[in-house]
Formats: sequence, structure tokens, C-alpha cells
Amino acid sequence: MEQGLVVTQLDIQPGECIKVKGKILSDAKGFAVNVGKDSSTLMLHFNPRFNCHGDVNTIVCNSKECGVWGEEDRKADFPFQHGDKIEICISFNETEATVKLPDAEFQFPNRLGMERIEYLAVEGDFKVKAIKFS
Ligand SMILES: C=CCO[C@@H]1O[C@H](CO)[C@@H](O[C@@H]2O[C@H](CO)[C@H](O)[C@H](OCc3cn(-c4n[nH]c(N)n4)nn3)[C@H]2O)[C@H](O)[C@H]1NC(C)=O
Repeated sequence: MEQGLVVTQLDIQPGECIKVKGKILSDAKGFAVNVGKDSSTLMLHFNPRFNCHGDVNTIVCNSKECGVWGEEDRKADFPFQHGDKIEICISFNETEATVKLPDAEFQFPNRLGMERIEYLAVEGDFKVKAIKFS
């Protein structure tokens, strides 16, 4: 999966929102939005898969601690289509991270008990147009 945008030195607090606006490529196999402390310690790896890693039209969420993936969480809904222009809003509190999309919302446990987000990375078949912190 191609490395894309990486933002470090963030200080996103509980209740604040990271908005990532962009376009899913027309031939996307998958993309991922990662938030956490750094690339090895992730609160959330949000990974919509059109057709990759053995999954078709499936969102896989996971955490990563010291470089080791946690247990995957596969979501039932897949509110994405090739070529979509979307805005993804990620926020968190002490118990969970929330991913808000125009027509769907997903939760994922804050397994590592992270108190801030310092790192954002977008990987794969997604062209970032804008990011906003609010
Ligand atoms: C069934 C036995 C093997 O299980 C499979 O094991 C794969 C390898 O761990 C799992 O795929 C990984 O799942 C992780 C989340 O749990 C991540 O999605 C991982 O991809 C992250 C990643 C980033 N990048 C990357 N390449 N280049 C850049 N910049 N980033 N490449 N891969 C994927 O390679 C995959 O999700 C998993 N499938 C199942 C059904 O469990």
C-alpha cells in the first residue's frame, strides 16, 4: 500500500476532530487512515478494502502496539464506492475512537488508552485534498 500523507507532532485531544477530505481512486484496492502516537503505535488503523489482503468490500479496523498488530475488527457496512469524494472525521475519548462519514459511523475501542493523537497517516488509493483539525 503506497505511503501518502504523514503528519506528526500533533496534539489532538479527546473530543477534537481530525477531518480528512479526499477522493478514493477509481481503481482503488484499498486505503488506510492511521492515527495514534507514531507508525508503530496506532490507536486506530481504519482500512477500507475494496479487494486486498483477501478481503472484498470490507472495512478492517485494528490497533498496533510497539509494531505488533492487535485483533482485527471487521465492520458490517461498507459505505464506499470507487471514485467517491469523501470526508472522514475521526475523534476519540478514553474508551473509543469514532469514525464519522457522510452516511455511516463506526466505533473502535481505544485499546491503548491513548490520551492524545500525535500522528496521522493516509496510505493507499486515496488522494488527500484537505485536512482540518477542529
Ligand atoms: C488468515 C491468515 C492471515 O491473516 C491475514 O494477515 C494479514 C497480515 O497480517 C492481514 O493483513 C494486514 O492487516 C493489518 C491490519 O490488521 C494491516 O491492514 C496490514 O496492512 C498495513 C499495511 C500498510 N502497508 C504499507 N505499505 N506501504 C505503506 N506505506 N504502508 N502495507 N500494509 C495488512 O497487511 C489480514 O487482514 C489478515 N486476514 C485475516 C482474515 O485475518
